[in-house]
Amino acid sequence: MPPSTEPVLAAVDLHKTYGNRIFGKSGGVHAVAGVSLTLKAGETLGIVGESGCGKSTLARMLVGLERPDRGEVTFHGKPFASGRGSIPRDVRRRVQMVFQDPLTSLNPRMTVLEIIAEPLDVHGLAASRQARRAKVGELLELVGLAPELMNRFPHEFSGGQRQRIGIARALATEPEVIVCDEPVSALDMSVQAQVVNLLADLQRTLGVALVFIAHDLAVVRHVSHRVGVMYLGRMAELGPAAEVYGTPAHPYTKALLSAAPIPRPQARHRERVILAGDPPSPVDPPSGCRFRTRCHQAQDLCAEQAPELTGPHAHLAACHFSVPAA
Ligand SMILES: Nc1ncnc2c1ncn2[C@@H]1O[C@H](COP(=O)(O)OP(=O)(O)OP(=O)(O)O)[C@@H](O)[C@H]1O
Repeated sequence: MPPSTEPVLAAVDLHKTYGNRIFGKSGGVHAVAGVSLTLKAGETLGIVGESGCGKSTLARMLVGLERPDRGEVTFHGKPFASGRGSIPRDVRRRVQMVFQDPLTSLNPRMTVLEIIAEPLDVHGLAASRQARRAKVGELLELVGLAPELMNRFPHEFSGGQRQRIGIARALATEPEVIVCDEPVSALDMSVQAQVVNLLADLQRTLGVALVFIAHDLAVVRHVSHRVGVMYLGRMAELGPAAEVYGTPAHPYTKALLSAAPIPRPQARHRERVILAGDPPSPVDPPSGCRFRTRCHQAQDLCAEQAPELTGPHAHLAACHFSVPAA
């Protein structure tokens, strides 16, 4: 299903700092520092970035598992993730999450039937025991597993099969949005593509919107309509996947792409940008542009002023000197 224009989920200026009770008001780990995004119905938004850049924290805030310190998340225009109130029932039902490691996210003492039926029970979606079993069987088929396997336990499955079970559980409540936090990074390379393709198929056939988080640019490329590149708690670049990969505008994206073995037919010449060292600590991020300490283009202005995420049309970059790659 092609993405519609209506945002089903939106994040506005999300901030999350851990440990500021210990370190004081401006101290702590600035995990997410001003991220805004929209997700249209039926769209897949890929989010990539190095380890520790705040992807999981963002994911947890998008589904209401974590509250932002500042900013809000809206579902069909209604804010739900600010303040102390409980997450509304329609959000808990319609916004689901698939976790990185299916071994730890699935209760080892529950059968697959119990695992997948739990959200059906919570939301009162099965009228009888038979209907419950039938629904679990359908969900297993939808993710490519035989319904006969429903009485087995998670340890009896391979990593890829367990992630399929996690996806079936997320689908049980007929969600409009699934936030997938590194859904394939704990899996063998050989099964990663199968699970990515399954998610892409489900997105197309069910029209569910996906946020697909990965540290690997190559993984999200083919499934994403748009891609956001995060760096140290902020969005460095956000735009249509073909443009972000074909003509990246932020020096960080250019560096990630020049290091990745991804064919870029649009690129006329391949610019080599070396990304030196590790990202700075989110406890004490650089002033101004957070990428400036690793950026070969950095100038005085970059230390003084944080660049806004702006750009022509839908292709945005947070860089004072951004020039789309040729
Ligand atoms: N509960 C927490 N308490 C304290 N610090 C945290 C907590 N959760 C995350 N952090 C810190 O916040 C920063 C962002 O972490 P997060 O897990 O969101 O990043 P990530 O991009 O998902 O990384 P990874 O790919 O390694 O999971 C990191 O420095 C991390 O150590």
